[in-house]
Amino acid sequence: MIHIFKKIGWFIKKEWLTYLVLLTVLLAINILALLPALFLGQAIDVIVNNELTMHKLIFYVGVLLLIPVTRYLMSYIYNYLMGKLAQKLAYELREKYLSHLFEMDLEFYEKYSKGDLIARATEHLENITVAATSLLEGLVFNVSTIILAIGIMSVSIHLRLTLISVTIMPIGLTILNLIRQKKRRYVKKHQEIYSQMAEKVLETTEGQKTLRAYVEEDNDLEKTNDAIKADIKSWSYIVKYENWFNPLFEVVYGISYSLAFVFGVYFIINQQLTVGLLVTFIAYIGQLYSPIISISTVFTQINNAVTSIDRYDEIMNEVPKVKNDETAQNIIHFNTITFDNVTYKYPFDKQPVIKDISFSIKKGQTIGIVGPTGAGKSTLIRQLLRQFNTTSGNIYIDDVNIKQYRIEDVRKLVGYVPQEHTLFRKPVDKNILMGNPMASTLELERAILMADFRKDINYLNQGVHTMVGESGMTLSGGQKQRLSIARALVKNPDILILDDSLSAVDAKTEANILEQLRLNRSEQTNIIVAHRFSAVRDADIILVLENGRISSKGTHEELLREDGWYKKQYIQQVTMV
Ligand SMILES: Nc1ncnc2c1ncn2[C@@H]1O[C@H](COP(=O)(O)OP(=O)(O)OP(=O)(O)O)[C@@H](O)[C@H]1O
Repeated sequence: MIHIFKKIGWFIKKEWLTYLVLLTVLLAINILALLPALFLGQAIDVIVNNELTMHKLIFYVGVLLLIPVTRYLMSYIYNYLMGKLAQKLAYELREKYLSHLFEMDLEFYEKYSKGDLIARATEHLENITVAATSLLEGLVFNVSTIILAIGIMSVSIHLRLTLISVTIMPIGLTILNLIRQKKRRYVKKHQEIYSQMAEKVLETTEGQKTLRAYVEEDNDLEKTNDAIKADIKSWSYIVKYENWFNPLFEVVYGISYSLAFVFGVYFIINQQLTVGLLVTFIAYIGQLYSPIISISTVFTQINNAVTSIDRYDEIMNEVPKVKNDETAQNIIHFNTITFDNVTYKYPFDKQPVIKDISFSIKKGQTIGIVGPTGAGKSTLIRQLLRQFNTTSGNIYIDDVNIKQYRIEDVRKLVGYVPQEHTLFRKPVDKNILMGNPMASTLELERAILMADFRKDINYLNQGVHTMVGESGMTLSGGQKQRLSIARALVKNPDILILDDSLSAVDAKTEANILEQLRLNRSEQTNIIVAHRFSAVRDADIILVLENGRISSKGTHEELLREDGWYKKQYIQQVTMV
């Protein structure tokens, strides 16, 4: 529990006034909850002793009516304030979590699956919020009810009767405690299985088109069902465990009632207790039941929250390897970028993917990168986005190590069109403007024209305002590519990277886009990764990448004079046409 308070201490400190008001209201509700039994006992004794007058009757009826009404109002205030507090905490935790996710580098996303990250942002944060808010009610309300009730029972009613009937309750509590400890292990396991299920459901939803194309629905459904079944199984195990052991407390409680009744009657016979006081006493035993059970629920919530906090912390404690130096410099434009013996190995791979890469890019140049599939072309150009740190070697921008520049500034230099196009559930124009939300209508139109996307927009039912579904459901492969190119171009970046981004367009469209780049970006740098040589043949320099190394570089004509991979592939492509 201290663990939880430590973790959300910052929130309690910030909201201390609301917590104080809640605490006061809670104690008032508590006292009001105990008063009816007290007045009822007194009223019974008044009746038994034949002392009932009209005045007393009105008083007792009035008090017994007034108490629930006041309690209702207090509970309303409490629930309202608590609801607000819970929403605020959930919002702040999620905001911190999401901001942290934005700070993380790609290595982090290699380590954690989407489903896992979603589960941590939903179920786990929910657990923490519930614990942080209901802990107050659960502990303060229930513990004070127990203390007040036992206090009144032993001081104002009968000490020995209290000792006889209430001391059995710690046995019940110990039983609940043991159950709780064992359950914690199952809860942890369940949370892991839940994350796996979330991941599987996500994969199935995202992969619908491919699954259908390969008639894999049944197979996948079976796997998804297995994941769901595993989740339900681990959850039902917890429920079964609770069902077996929780009723044990009822037995203990039954014994407590019987003891109170038997010994209460004995004390009445011996004139040590009145009937009214025994009624109050037994009512208080009844009132003790719910707080004791609730305390165990609170402990369950604490359990869940502790595991959830651990899982939340695991993410929040991750530190990105790619981050700004304290002395990071700004950069707005560049003249030369130099790769100096750059080697890169993916975090969970054994071998480097690109090895000893050295070359220079000058402002205004167009660079082509070609090579067999899997040679490391994408990995090489992504180094310019500062997504990872090089394993060895360095990249310099105007003779300063890229690591010494602000990451955001370096990324602002680049307009990157990746192989996979991420489109958002927004209209076409908003999707493009994500590249530069401040762009004018003219700049937007220019980007659309340069990407040769205008002709398609005319066919979309609402033009640039046509909604694009998740993952670009309403657009063709080539249209998605060109929307992504327009997104990069609207940024008017110093460096445009097209990572195999012309693969889904016809030869005419490819030629149009390349012509537009030549006309409009002669002062800026273009890096074109391609399998089709027509996309790179006019580049100032073409790098041939084989097995992660630059095997050759030069202009199209120079490379054709060599007897290497480029020439062989080029001849093959030309003869195939
Ligand atoms: N995130 C990753 N983690 C581990 N290995 C990766 C990762 N991404 C790519 N690789 C591996 O790195 C190698 C180079 O991949 P890369 O995508 O850079 O090649 P490429 O030349 O662009 O290929 P293609 O022409 O098919 O797009 C491949 O063997 C690939 O399996």
